[in-house]
Amino acid sequence: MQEVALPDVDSILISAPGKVILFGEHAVVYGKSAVAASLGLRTYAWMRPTGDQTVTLRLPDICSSAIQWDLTALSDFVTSHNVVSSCEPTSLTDNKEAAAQPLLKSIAMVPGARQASLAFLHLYTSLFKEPQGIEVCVRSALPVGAGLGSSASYSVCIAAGLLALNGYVKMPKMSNTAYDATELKLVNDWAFVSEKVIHGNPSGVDNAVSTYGGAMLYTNGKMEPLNGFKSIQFILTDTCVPKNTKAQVENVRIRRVQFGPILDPLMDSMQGISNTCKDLFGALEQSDITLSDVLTGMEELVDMNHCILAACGVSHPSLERIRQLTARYGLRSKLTGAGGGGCALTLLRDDTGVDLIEKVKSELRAESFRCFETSVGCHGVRWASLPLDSKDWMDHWKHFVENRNVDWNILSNI
Ligand SMILES: Nc1ncnc2c1ncn2[C@@H]1O[C@H](COP(=O)(O)OP(=O)(O)OP(=O)(O)O)[C@@H](O)[C@H]1O
Ligand SMILES: C[C@@](O)(CCO)CC(=O)[O-]
Ligand SMILES: [Mg+2]
Repeated sequence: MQEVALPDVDSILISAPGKVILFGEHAVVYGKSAVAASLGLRTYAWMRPTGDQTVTLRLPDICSSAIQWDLTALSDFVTSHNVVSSCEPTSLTDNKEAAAQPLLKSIAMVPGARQASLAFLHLYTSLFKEPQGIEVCVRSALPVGAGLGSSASYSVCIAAGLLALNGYVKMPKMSNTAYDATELKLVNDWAFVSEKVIHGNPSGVDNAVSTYGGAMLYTNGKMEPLNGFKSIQFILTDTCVPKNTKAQVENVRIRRVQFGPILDPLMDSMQGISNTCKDLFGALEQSDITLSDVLTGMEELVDMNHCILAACGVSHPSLERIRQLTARYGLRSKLTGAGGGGCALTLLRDDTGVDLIEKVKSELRAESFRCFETSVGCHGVRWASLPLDSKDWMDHWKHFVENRNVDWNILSNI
């Protein structure tokens, strides 16, 4: 096999944020607008060329044992399926997916691991000129499959890391995190390819927010920054009811086929909600209205958006329970992300006191829901090579992998 030199790096660390959708999930799949922002909770990936004959993928969030392929099997797969390595984003074809089945046998029974490793394999075999031995580990501070964009942040991390390992994007040192627009677009486009493997038919909003960070109105690939978003505060609550975005998106598709004349106006209504939200933020920026006025408007939008999503068939009794429970304290909640379980967001008013927030959270926890504390509008993807003498970094990384929620300042800088 011809040897192709990889960049002279010891290892790369990549991170990408999760996201929260305030308005317009599902409608965004049909070209309507969604209002979304990045979260302070991130997914991290560490990658290194090993020089040996194996590709090792560790996904400790979803799979206890490492997934491994030897280079001969990968080379045969690449050769027999005419995979031409290029940085031009290319979707996984049905033929290539079918051919990959023997490579996925060992993890077929682990929920989620099949799609995550298929996405990885597709990107790896598309971007590497010749299969090379590498080791990859992905770990997230986000709940997986709970509506906070874990799949998108996973996709952005593997896209950025594999592009960087192949020299398609520059590898900054830790202190320099300036990426140019072309590089970010390439990462976002490949992350979208990966999301398609995981989701089936994603709109692209989740990977866009994870790549670029901040808050935006997203419509069909167009991103408009929304500056007012950072002044909005939420409680994010995980129902801990597992859900799968691919299945929820498919359910809405089927309902739309069955009841088009009913579903289409609901999609238009969600566009109206996102437009109204954008107008409220615009008026706030012009100082035409106060934050309190914005929140009063938002409360109605949160209620209406949730009920429309419920009519689309993507609520769940646990999400309705969160709405009921928070309503007792005058707070409005809606599902966020794909629904069917996963997370709800509860809008806080500017005058909602800390005591009340704590009381609501403790009631939610008493019902076995899990509440998250995090910020919104954080930076998007970051990747950097680790110093060659990276023992300290490796110790920190291993610690993070073992203790998922560890608050590690160095990691949060990337
Ligand atoms: N840390 C991770 N490690 C490995 N695979 C992951 C990780 N995070 C996400 N995934 C992949 O993404 C799948 C979950 O994606 P899914 O879109 O259903 O949920 P989500 O992205 O958390 O929610 P939403 O799409 O509603 O925001 C997992 O089953 C797995 O295939
Ligand atoms: C349900 C959905 O609208 C959001 C999932 O976070 C799907 C998508 O936009 O790809
Ligand atoms: Mg997802």
